Amino acid sequence: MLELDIRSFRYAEKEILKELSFSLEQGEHLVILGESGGGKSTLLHLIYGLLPLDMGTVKWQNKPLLGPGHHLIPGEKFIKLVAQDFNVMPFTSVSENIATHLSKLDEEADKVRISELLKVVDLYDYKDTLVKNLSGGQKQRVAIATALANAPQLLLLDEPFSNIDTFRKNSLRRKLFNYLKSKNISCITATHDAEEALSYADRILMLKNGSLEAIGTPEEIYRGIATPFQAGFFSEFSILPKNVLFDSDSSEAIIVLPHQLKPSPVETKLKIKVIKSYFKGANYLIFGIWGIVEVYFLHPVSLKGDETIYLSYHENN
Ligand SMILES: Nc1ncnc2c1ncn2[C@@H]1O[C@H](COP(=O)(O)OP(=O)(O)OP(=O)(O)O)[C@@H](O)[C@H]1O
Repeated sequence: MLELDIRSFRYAEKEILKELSFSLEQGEHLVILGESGGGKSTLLHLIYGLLPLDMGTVKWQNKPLLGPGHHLIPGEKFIKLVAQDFNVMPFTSVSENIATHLSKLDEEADKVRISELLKVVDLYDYKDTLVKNLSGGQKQRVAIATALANAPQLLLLDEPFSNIDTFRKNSLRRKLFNYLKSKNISCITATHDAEEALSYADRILMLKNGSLEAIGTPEEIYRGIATPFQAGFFSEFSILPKNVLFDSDSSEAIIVLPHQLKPSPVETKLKIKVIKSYFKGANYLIFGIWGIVEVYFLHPVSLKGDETIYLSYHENN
């Protein structure tokens, strides 16, 4: 089990992470969701042991990890980090890149292992290709396979699918995260892709200005969205008073996601003037105004600008 307790971490004068504590069970997948520049990579580098943590502790199986000052080569052996500048050897083949991380004691066993990993990252057909001749996304997949070669106990993935097209990304994510579960490998993924976090995390940790904004299962995080910062990861949103949405004495404004507003066949307090419809495939995202307040909702067909429509609120839909 990983236990992390960061009081503060600074690069020179600038505090990047503060008051951040969490633990991770063996086999668990935690997704760190945060804005660009929010400290996600720094957090992974601290866990891996590339950066010194003077004000805080990182423990693995109850033992403190001592950081770069205590190792000749920084980084813990049982942890693998796939960094954004994925470290691959360009002038050797895909298979050789993976093989360098294997024991080389049993050639047959290594071959089987290489094939298994190539299938996880969908690169079997490229096993003899030189890495320099691969695309950015393919190199990223080689980096993931090499990180898995020596069966780490904890895998740290920094924006692991940033160079990979949507078509391949979906199948790769399913294969990779299923593989990690089947081998009981713990994983921490840093991303700003909320859809990825919802689909593949056991728990999500939202990071805001280097501090913990929220932590919980994907359902808890999504159903608990309470601030514009949190909502902003997932979709457009509206901020509307309770007494307009439902029977309430309160004029307090709350966050409303597009799918929570539906066209109403009867008049409601929420009469919207349509501004624009955006095609989203399965439906349209409609942007409208209620007075001067921006409102976003989903609709099965496109609506014309200046059209008016009544909406009703459905909290759990
Ligand atoms: N070596 C460094 N020295 C000084 N400042 C740094 C260093 N590395 C990162 N920073 C700063 O620390 C902050 C956090 O950076 P970090 O790379 O951890 O963010 P991130 O959430 O991973 O961002 P992204 O999603 O864009 O990769 C940024 O403001 C960055 O400029």
